[in-house]
Amino acid sequence: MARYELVKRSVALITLTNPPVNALSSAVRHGIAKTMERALSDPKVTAVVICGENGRFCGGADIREFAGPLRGPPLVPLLDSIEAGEKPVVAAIEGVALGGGLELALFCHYRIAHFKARLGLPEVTLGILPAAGGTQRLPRLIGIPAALELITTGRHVSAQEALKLGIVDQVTEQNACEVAVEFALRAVAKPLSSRRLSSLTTPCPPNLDALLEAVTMQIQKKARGVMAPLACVQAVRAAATMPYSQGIKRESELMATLFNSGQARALQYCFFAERTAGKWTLPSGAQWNDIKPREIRSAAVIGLGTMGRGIAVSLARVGIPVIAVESDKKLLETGRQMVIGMLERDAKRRGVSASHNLLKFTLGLQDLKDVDLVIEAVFEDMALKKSVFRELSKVCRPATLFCTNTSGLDVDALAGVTDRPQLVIGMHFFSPAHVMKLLEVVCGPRSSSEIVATAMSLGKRMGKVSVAVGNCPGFVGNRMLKPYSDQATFLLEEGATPEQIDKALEDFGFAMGVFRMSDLAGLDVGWRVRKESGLTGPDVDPKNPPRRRQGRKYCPIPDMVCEQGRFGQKTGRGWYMYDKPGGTKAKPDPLIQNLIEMYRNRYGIQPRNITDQEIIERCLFALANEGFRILEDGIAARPEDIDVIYLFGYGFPRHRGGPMFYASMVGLQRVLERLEHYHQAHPDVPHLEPSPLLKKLVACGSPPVQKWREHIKTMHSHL
Ligand SMILES: CC/C=C/CC(=O)SCCNC(=O)CCNC(=O)[C@H](O)C(C)(C)COP(=O)(O)OP(=O)(O)OC[C@H]1O[C@@H](n2cnc3c(N)ncnc32)[C@H](O)[C@@H]1OP(=O)(O)O
Repeated sequence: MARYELVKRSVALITLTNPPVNALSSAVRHGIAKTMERALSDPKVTAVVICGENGRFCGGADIREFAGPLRGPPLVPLLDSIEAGEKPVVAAIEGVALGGGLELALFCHYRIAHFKARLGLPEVTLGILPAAGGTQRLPRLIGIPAALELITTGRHVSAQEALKLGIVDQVTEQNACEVAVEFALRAVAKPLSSRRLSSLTTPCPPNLDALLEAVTMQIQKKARGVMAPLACVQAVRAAATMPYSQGIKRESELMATLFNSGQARALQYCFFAERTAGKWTLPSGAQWNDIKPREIRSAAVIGLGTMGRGIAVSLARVGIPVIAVESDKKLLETGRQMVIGMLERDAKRRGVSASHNLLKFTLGLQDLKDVDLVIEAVFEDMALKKSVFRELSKVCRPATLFCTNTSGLDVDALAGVTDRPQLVIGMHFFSPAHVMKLLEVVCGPRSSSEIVATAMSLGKRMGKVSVAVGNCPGFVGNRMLKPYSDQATFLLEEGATPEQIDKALEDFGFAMGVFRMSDLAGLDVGWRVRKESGLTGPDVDPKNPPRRRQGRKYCPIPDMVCEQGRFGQKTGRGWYMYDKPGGTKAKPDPLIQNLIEMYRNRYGIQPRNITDQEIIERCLFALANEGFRILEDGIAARPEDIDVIYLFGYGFPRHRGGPMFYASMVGLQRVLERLEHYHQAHPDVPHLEPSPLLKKLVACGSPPVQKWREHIKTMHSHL
């Protein structure tokens, strides 16, 4: 786990060998202890270089080991011996030095980085803090403001920025290990006292308290209820106000509180869930690591509305030539200007030049005859989409892959009108498509493994977190959204206000409550879907009892809001009022309150006091309950996939892990009991009836989320 060699006759070269990222597992820590002891005690050795195998220095602690008891030597005393030694130790940083990896480098006397290396202390993203001296040593090296920013955000920096900040001593374009060996030889005769960070005083800004206060407020505003960044601020304060030995003690006390917290478990779960989600499997046995994706050299996007524009930008900025199609000249010109503007702003932000030359705009589908892949992003209307796909079958070469960006329509029905159903798949982007990281790859029953592999790989190339899901109305994300938002509107009827519900959800950690999110997305979209599915509008059978549709409870308040032309932010009015159409600052609107009161009076509903706990339980347990049904139906393969969809597509708070992980943290037994309770009170709301899978898991002793799959795998799969 750590290889020892003598190079240049007097330099001990210690190589960490734990692929793929040389994480500091207990075996690696043992390896470092043994090899360092050998280097420090061998009189032939005058200097030491530490590097990592396969061009990666070290990705930090082995996160998998966090779930069990600590084994192997603790890192800090081990690293103390490195720093205290009289032989210069140089870290040769290639690839990454992250978390414990950077902390290891900070115990070395010198650091050489390859120009492509990335460095950082991302512990905060895992719900912990850099507790191998990172919070005490980095401020001593680069000062409080810069260290505070890096430690509280977990941001990675490039080698060049690390040099500017003073984290590394040299950046090289050559082999960092060879450069470090030469550097170590030159350092042999030099005094080491100033290189021992623990002996330095932290350079302190005069306005320390104000700075820490400002950062604390910023964190509380941005990451409501998240513990780790606040603990990081306290640890950095200790670096500024305490001697090193006491600071280290404070660091470890703060770490102890964080380490066993539910937030740390949730964030570490998210880290692995995100990586698991890319590993798709189909019922045929085909899977992510044995099917070769097709190379996509050109693409087309049909429809330059909000979604189409974002998709075109996402493709062009990763170097894929795009032909963008619109149906009339005016729309094409507007789309063209918008796409170019977006591409330019994006390029400016990333400090690169905009790839205009990759874009072509046209009115004719016949221009798509040679493209490798088409993404249809026209209006959400089945008849229109079918006609587009029929046309495409006529003009495109037989090998062209067809994708639809529908947010919930039947992908297989679209495949059925083409001459190549096996080459049709859903690529459901989220708005704005060039910003949002989630991509649902919707596999129809006839989608070939090759097109699944290609869509997943294209998603990755575009920087998306792609999740393969099955084909059903709303797929995973939007299907689950329905019971969640239905509960919110039922709560309105019963006595809550939009702002009360939103506040409860935002206090829970959502970026936006359900009503503010609907205002942002546009209320007319859901209204149109409800009209098309016969839930509202002139086609509704007048014999329907009020507040019931299709045999279940129905709340028409969202329709009443739309009937007044209130479509959300874009019209300046929705569940809230805004200062102007397109405005973003939401204010409660007395007209909405009146509308709800009139509605309650009409139906004789006596409003009652609703607690935040009821809001959270009804909205989130209904959400997770639908997740269990989705798992039963085989629409998602794993609970991790559902959680990743909610984290990246719906603003679910990461420190809660996602709806399925949250349910497991609350306790499946408790979720079941509360659903039973609410279902008894609302028997006409089927979404509150506990799903069979939830009952089954409770009957099996509520296994941890990672084990649910064992209880699902015999079930039918649509993936
Ligand atoms: C000992 C003192 C305590 C210190 C605290 C810490 O150090 S906490 C850990 C801090 N480090 C991190 O947060 C880094 C986490 N890793 C990454 O950000 C990325 O993996 C990477 C290093 C930037 C590499 O990214 P890349 O996209 O190239 O690969 P993947 O992310 O797909 O990872 C490949 C596989 O490696 C697993 N893995 C990565 N890092 C760790 C880790 N620190 N511990 C355990 N496992 C790790 C990852 O899960 C992938 O595994 P697969 O099985 O292949 O999915």
